[in-house]
Amino acid sequence: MSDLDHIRNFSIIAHIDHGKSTLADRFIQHCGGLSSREMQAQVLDSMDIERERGITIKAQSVTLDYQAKNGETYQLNFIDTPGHVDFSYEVSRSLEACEGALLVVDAGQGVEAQSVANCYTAIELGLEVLPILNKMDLPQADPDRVRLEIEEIIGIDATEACLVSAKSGLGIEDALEYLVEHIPPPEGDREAPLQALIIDSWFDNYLGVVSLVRVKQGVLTRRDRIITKSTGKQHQVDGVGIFTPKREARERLEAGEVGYVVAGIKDILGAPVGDTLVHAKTPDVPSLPGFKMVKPQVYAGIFTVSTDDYEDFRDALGKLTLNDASLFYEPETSDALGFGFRCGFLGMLHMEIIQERLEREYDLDLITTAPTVVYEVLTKRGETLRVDNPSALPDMGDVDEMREPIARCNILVPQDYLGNVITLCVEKRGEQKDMQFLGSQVSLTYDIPMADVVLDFFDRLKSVSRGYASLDYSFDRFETATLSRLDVLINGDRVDALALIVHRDQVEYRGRQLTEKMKELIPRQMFDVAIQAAVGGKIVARQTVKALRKNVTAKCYGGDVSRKRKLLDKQKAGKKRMKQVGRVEIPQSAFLAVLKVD
Ligand SMILES: Nc1nc2c(ncn2[C@@H]2O[C@H](COP(=O)(O)OP(=O)(O)OP(=O)(O)O)[C@@H](O)[C@H]2O)c(=O)[nH]1
Repeated sequence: MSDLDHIRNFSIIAHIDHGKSTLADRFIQHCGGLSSREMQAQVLDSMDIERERGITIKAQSVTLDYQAKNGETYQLNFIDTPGHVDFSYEVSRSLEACEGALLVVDAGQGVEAQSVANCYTAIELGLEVLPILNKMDLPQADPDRVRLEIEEIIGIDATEACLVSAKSGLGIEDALEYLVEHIPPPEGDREAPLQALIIDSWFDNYLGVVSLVRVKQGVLTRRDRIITKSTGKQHQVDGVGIFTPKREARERLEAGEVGYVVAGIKDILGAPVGDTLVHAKTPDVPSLPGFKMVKPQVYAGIFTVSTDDYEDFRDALGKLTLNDASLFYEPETSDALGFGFRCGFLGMLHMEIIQERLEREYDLDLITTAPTVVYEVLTKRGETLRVDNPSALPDMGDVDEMREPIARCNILVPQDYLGNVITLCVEKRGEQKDMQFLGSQVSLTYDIPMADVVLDFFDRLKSVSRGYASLDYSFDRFETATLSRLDVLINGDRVDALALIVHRDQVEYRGRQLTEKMKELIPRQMFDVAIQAAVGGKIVARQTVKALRKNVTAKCYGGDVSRKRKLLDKQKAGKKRMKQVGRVEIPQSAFLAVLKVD
């Protein structure tokens, strides 16, 4: 075990694609954590979905032994952080366990809004932030410009920034030297009673709950009896260790170190993220300040296609919430879709990832309803309600006032695209709060209704700026708005799962768009299907899907059997994601039609 002076705990702050994972892999390789064959696959992004999407979602850690030029060996504990705007809360959890952070910036792209926000979090937590300019092998690398940007936009000294190429390996050793020299070692009394912070917990089918912890003081040893502060429950420690990045058992973890604990915790709520572990013999040691709880910004109903899967679905959600403290769920019943759960997510990407994990890892077929933000409703009786489900909106006659959430958005954009971005913000009902020219970039601050931000703002921003603009946003306040519930009727029946909350002046326009889109998505059936959009009792738009009696295979007149089978299979696969509503089969895509209208 290393003494405190020889430990460095750090995170890497980087915008998506600036090369954080590649750099981490280089560090692992340099310190001999894995053979080059094992390195072939990028090790840090271990979940399948992460690898496919190329983004880091979950925080993970690696402990490395680094032989420095001064002859000493240092224990480097690297805690990985995600880069997408939906996941900034995970960044702050990882940062709490570190004394320093490397700010990795693509030397061709320059500083992006998300990194700025995460840097401020790191600085607020008292971390030493060291700038590193990556992708120096590329011809468009412009270190002087990017250094200036770091100083002007973030406000930290970048004259000594390391120049590296995580791809070619250039400057990797210098970067390691730089971090050993500038990041302070952890503090913590190893003689004091145990106090350890849970940075992350996840469920492992063989071990039960595994927690990643930072020992703040004292020592955690195998066979210790420990208490989880929030639940007060006692557990026996079955094992402790580190990730190298392979899991490696150790006898003990001491103050200043980061590693895993397995304590036979079977109940998935037994080791919540942000909680404190103490020894059973010193139960009065206080809890460490936990992480600030994040509130989900987007809610949607999720239902199983087959009612038989409901129990499996509930268990799967239970397991996912342990790995993901930001996922919220509670039972929901829908007339149209049956029993399911109302789930809360950080943003749209988070929602897509959860849905994909549920389907892939737990083999469930699901129907998701259109996502919505949380509204505040003041009733005539003086109550304030939080409404995260359009069908739960009280009767308009009982409503005194409705309030919608407003997000404070910070956007960084190169001057060339400023006009496009401002046009987009205005279109999204944004209100400009600030504009500053910083080097070749412009920093914009807008207040925009959260509903517009979470749905497609990020994608639109990327497309109007050719990918150069970046965004960071957070909930700011609730503001009075004139809102209505837009209902959808299929053959005269109101389908609760299709209802939306929209601005009153957009009701007709949205109703028209939605019914047109649904008409394309609902397959023809044996009878006419009427699709109507209504507010209160008033129909604002109507479309009809004409009846059809044709057999899908009719068009492959005779001939090729395999082609016919393919068509039938395709039809069957399409069926799986259908939900029978009354007599009409509605595909998953129709429930999300609202997202596709622009
Ligand atoms: N030319 C060049 N490409 C690099 C360098 N470092 C990383 N890349 C490439 O940049 C892309 C993104 O790198 P990642 O390491 O996955 O980026 P990341 O920041 O970890 O992204 P997230 O995991 O999504 O946060 C990959 O295609 C890398 O191969 C570099 O030094 N030079």
